[in-house]
Amino acid sequence: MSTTGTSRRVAVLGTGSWGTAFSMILADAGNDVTMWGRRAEVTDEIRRQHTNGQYLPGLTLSRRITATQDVAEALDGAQVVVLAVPSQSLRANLERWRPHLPGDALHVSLMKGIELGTGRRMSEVICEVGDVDPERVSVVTGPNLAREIVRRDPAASVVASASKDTAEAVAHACATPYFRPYTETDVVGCELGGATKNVVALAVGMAEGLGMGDNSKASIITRGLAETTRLGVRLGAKPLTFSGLAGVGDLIATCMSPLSRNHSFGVKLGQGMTVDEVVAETRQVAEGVKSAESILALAGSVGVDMPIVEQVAAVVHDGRDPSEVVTQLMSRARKEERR
Ligand SMILES: NC(=O)C1=CN([C@@H]2O[C@H](COP(=O)(O)OP(=O)(O)OC[C@H]3O[C@@H](n4cnc5c(N)ncnc54)[C@H](OP(=O)(O)O)[C@@H]3O)[C@@H](O)[C@H]2O)C=CC1
Ligand SMILES: O=C(CO)COP(=O)(O)O
Repeated sequence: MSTTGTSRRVAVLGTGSWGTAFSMILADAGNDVTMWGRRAEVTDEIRRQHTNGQYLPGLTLSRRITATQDVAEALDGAQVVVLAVPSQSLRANLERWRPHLPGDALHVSLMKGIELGTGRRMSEVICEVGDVDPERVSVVTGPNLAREIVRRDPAASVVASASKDTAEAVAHACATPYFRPYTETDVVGCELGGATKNVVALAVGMAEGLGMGDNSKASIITRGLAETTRLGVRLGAKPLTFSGLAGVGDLIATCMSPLSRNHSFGVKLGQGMTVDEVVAETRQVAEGVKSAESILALAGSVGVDMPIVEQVAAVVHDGRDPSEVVTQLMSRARKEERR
């Protein structure tokens, strides 16, 4: 694999699907990567066998990638710190990691969620808890299903940062012949797009599980985009961000793909399983389950109506039957499409 950038020392915190796939990208782009994971069986396997069989079976990792359970070792000398743990665990982890975070490093969020209780985006949690300058933080988001990325199928993504230089530096560090990062300064829009599409994917999955066809799914995706844009614009995002990779692009990938954990989770709910049953069966994170509640609260706090998110929250948190969701959505007062 050809390299495209100057070699950097990168720490990737999180050894799940996306942390591992993104480490592959970084190594292919010529960087040296140390991953941190909380379980020795995973870090030992990455370090010794160059595989991560639990998350990405069949993938052989570059010798440029190593792994450790010691976060101080992972962060020592890191020029770029990539955060790839479940959104709701970020704050507690950062509190532990803070003493070891290199002050001059660029910080990159791969996470797509909104924090419960605070309504914070992940970049906000990084700045607040990690005491990181917002100009040194970026988010990478877009239609990037890990299991397709590790096949090195071509995909595009967005690197968003308040600082154009930071976005450009991170994009440079992760550009490969199969991974094409675009840069953006609308961090709010990119993070809201990434978090909310997970909730919309749950709704689309439920429709599929209930036996509905493509008209139903396309309607949910499009109206999901409308309510995501409404919230984003109210919070200061640029409307056009939602027609880009972080909006429409990620909605299409996540809502239509059987490889999406959120989509699959929704299908199982639509087929009649309970949330607890699906959680017990699924070992990986489906961020939309918790973000439904945090996004709904965030929208409520700024007076934005999000009917699809509201119905998903009613299913995953209050046990509403998914079939009732459709009736609720279809019986709402009619209105102009763009209001
Ligand atoms: N997978 C994908 O295709 C993509 C995912 N994302 C986003 O990336 C983020 C990470 O997702 P992904 O890697 O897929 O998730 P996975 O479920 O595949 O992996 C989660 C990782 O986080 C670790 N972890 C779980 N709970 C904790 C905790 N409390 N403290 C510390 N570490 C923990 C897991 O460790 P252990 O193995 O020990 O449980 C594992 O290494 C999510 O926000 C997701 O939305 C974004 C784009 C694509
Ligand atoms: O964010 C993703 C693709 O862009 C991954 O989606 P899931 O978490 O639903 O698998």
